[in-house]
Amino acid sequence: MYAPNLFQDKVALVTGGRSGIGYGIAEALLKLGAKVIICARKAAPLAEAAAALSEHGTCVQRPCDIRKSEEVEALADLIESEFGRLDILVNNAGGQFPSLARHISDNGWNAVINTNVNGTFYVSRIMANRFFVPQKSGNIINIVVNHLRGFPGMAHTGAARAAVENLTKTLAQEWAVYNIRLNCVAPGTIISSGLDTYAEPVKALLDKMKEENLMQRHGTIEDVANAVLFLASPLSAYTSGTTLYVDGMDHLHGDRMRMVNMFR
Ligand SMILES: CCCCCCCCC/C=C/C(=O)SCCNC(=O)CCNC(=O)[C@H](O)C(C)(C)COP(=O)(O)OP(=O)(O)OC[C@H]1O[C@@H](n2cnc3c(N)ncnc32)[C@H](O)[C@@H]1OP(=O)(O)O
Ligand SMILES: NC(=O)C1=CN([C@@H]2O[C@H](COP(=O)(O)OP(=O)(O)OC[C@H]3O[C@@H](n4cnc5c(N)ncnc54)[C@H](OP(=O)(O)O)[C@@H]3O)[C@@H](O)[C@H]2O)C=CC1
Repeated sequence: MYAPNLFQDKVALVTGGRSGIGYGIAEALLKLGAKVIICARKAAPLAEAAAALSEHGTCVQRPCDIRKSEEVEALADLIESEFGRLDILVNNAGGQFPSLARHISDNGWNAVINTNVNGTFYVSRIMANRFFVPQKSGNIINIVVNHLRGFPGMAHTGAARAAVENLTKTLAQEWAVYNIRLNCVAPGTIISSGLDTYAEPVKALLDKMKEENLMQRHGTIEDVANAVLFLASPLSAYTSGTTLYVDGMDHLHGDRMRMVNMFR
């Protein structure tokens, strides 16, 4: 539905682009003409992903832990030398693990906060200072989760994603003067590699959530990628500091309260 050359001459960075939703976003941007950089921690699958994505256009990769700002600076160096500019940043890298809050260790809490909040902030600040501010243009899309009613069973990620959503609102205002837009996409339950990390009883809960979803399905990677394309494009030129839910209305339901009983 989008013009085939929508992102011609645009350069996009997709963090966590080696798998799942990030891979799908990278592929969608490439197919519409963008040049794409992907990063992730695991070098071998990252290189494989970039090789496969190169079928659709120019895709380069560099291993990078977004929690380490010096690695993010090195990633910016690569983007500078390869392309000399950056137009779109998709902060997709992230994750967590299921646990009731009282069982989350300090390290477990910090791993999730560092990944989702600190990592997203480091990449955003570094790419803004290196590219978006001097260019006086930029577009940042932060992938969060649906945490509207809290997130029983994943307190760390609920707190982290709420922080990212608030950061998005702040930076959208601070950086509007540089013609930089920021928005969040909040996926519901999406069929992707991320879901493979969940074992029972969460798997059973996911099936239940699918049954109870008013659209009677989980989301697809394409559902999320299409929302990102909209926010990355001039079609959303007057939209900044907001969150687009791609969750088949899950955020309107209270179903997640059931997971409290499952872990009791
Ligand atoms: C419920 C409702 C669902 C409801 C339904 C949900 C609907 C879908 C919503 C969202 C879906 C998705 O996001 S799907 C995407 C999922 N993808 C991911 O999560 C992948 C990325 N995740 C990760 O890399 C990791 O999970 C993350 C912890 C964030 C970072 O990893 P690190 O390598 O830094 O972590 P490690 O060094 O291994 O561990 C650091 C500490 O975290 C603890 N830790 C790590 N994994 C742990 C685990 N499974 N259980 C307990 N504790 C764990 C370790 O024990 C360590 O603490 P100590 O032992 O004390 O030292
Ligand atoms: N699938 C779903 O239902 C939902 C997913 N989301 C979110 O969407 C995003 C993508 O999820 P999905 O594709 O499903 O899951 P994946 O686990 O496949 O994707 C996570 C990606 O992030 C990368 N990553 C994780 N930590 C870091 C880090 N510290 N530095 C750099 N890269 C990192 C991983 O690569 P590597 O391990 O090599 O670093 C991986 O490529 C995540 O933020 C997730 O929480 C949100 C709502 C629902």
